[in-house]
Amino acid sequence: MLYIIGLGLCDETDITVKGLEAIKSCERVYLEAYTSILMVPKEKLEKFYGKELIIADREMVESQSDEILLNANSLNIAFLVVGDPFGATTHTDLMIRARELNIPVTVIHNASIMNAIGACGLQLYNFGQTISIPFFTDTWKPDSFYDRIKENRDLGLHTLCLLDIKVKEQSIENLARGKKIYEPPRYMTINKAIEQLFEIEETRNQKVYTAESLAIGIARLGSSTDQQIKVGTLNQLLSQDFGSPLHSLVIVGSRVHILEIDFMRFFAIDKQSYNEIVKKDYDI
Ligand SMILES: C[S@@+](CC[C@H](N)C(=O)[O-])C[C@H]1O[C@@H](n2cnc3c(N)ncnc32)[C@H](O)[C@@H]1O
Repeated sequence: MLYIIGLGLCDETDITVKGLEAIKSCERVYLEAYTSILMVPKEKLEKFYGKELIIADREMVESQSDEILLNANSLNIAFLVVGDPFGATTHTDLMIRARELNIPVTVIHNASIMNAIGACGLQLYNFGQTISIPFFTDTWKPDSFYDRIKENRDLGLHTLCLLDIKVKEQSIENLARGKKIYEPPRYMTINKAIEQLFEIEETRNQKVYTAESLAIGIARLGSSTDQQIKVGTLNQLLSQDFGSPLHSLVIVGSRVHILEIDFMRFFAIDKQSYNEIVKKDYDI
């Protein structure tokens, strides 16, 4: 059996009872470590799960999935994914490959970044397409997310923006030695995402959003001690310190329910300016 198990959002204790029981029955346990992260080191997970974890990088998952699936017809194998296995991450290739090899697959779900939608006071019904904002380089500034935000905003819908995680490739030298050594990953902050949003607005100039557009910064969703949710204009959020990763951003659309407005007020950076924006932009 191949178990594909969601680990939840924050630490080792977020796994479900079902997920933990499945892990305990497994011969090999892989941890997918490139699309999201938990806020605790691998060793802490290993201690809590009572199993050694094998890090599965993108190359292993995408090009060497048969290695993960080896003997899964007769043994239990677990593939662990931070958040939910199907929350803004699809491991459908692995599932399809397992099915082709007649390996039974069980998916065990968990909380995901998709939970940001309700946690920040907004309603799923009012969301449009989710987008990803990649790190720009001097020569590479992909901006297709701008069109998706425009489509959402034309319909008055909110946009959940997921922010890039850059896992650096191992050096050629290490590759030649058959060793995999990674530089620490880079995580995009809410501040960097807003800077890039402003940069693209300046180039495309269709006034899809402005420095005064209402938005929500969400950091370390799910942490009982350290979660941060802040509501303000993009400009106000730009100067906030959201602390350590992971971060996400929501750009609020014009179609808002009064309950969304009231809920967001709890998280307002500055209640007076929030009330003014709401009156001016939302007529509430
Ligand atoms: C590809 S998505 C994550 C998918 C993951 N499987 C899930 O279900 O949550 C990764 C992005 O989601 C956002 N994210 C994930 N966990 C988060 C958290 N706890 N707090 C804030 N943002 C988070 C970050 O922008 C991160 O770069």
